[in-house]
Amino acid sequence: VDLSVSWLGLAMANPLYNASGVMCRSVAELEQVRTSAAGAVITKSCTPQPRVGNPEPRYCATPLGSINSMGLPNAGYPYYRDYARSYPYAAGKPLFLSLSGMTLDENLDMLRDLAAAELLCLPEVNLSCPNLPGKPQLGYDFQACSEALTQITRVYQGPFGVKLPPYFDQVHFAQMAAVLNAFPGLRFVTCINSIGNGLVIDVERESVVIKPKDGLGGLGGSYVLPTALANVREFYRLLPDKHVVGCGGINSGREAFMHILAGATVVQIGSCLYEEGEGAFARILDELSALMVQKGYQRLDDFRGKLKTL
Ligand SMILES: O=C(O)c1[nH]c(=O)[nH]c(=O)c1Cl
Repeated sequence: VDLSVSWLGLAMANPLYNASGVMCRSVAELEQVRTSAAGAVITKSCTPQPRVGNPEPRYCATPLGSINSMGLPNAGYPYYRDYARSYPYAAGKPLFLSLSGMTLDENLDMLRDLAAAELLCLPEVNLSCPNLPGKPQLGYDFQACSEALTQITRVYQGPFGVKLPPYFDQVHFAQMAAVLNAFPGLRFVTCINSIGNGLVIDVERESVVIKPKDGLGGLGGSYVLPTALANVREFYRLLPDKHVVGCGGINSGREAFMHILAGATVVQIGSCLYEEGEGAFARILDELSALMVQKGYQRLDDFRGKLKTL
């Protein structure tokens, strides 16, 4: 079967890569993804200056997924920009740069520099970090998103994308889509970021499992799959001129198939990659291929976006 994807002027051998935040904070980790079976690489969301992030424990895996309140620990924008400078694009795996400034100005500063650097990597602007105490998720403030995107498209004229939080209301889907459709330069949306502010409890210890925010953190893994699929399908319908990147709950070829059936062009893995390591890429791709063979599909376009309704 042919797992290749052609989008945004990029050619990918397969649709699978890491979700920002997982196996992507250091060059060593980024190289682990790049030299794995993954079809692309994305960096950890960064701020202009390095950040230590929240106190530990700040990540915990559970049988159904994960909870994290990392607090945006990262090596700082220059570190990732320099990686993007020396990145071997000709090897055929695109590089995405995730940006998550603490303020709009921080995002504009990073994007201004990125525009001037004329690199081949593509920005994914994070509108949805749920773990910065006192900071609301920009993605839930439609007016603020519209203003931010207006200024972003002024300083960055190239193709870019945004990482969205999950939405849970059809009016919110429509309102956010109306904001996003006003920006032709915005070429993709990544749905979804973790479901913010969940609480995991350890019965034996009668305690929360992560330190920040008295235990509140973003949920990932199987917990979020139906929400992720809903966001992929709704934005696939509402943003006809843009791509949707699926993220959330992909543990096997079956969930990757679901995301693409719902309309995803490419898909990212987070919790599963964190727990299993880079071997997850080859395993999931093999499972997806086997499923396609079983169903008689030759390529991803044979079923992408063709989820049936009743
Ligand atoms: O706490 C984090 O670093 C974090 N954790 C998430 O689950 N999503 C994000 O976008 C970020 Cl920035």
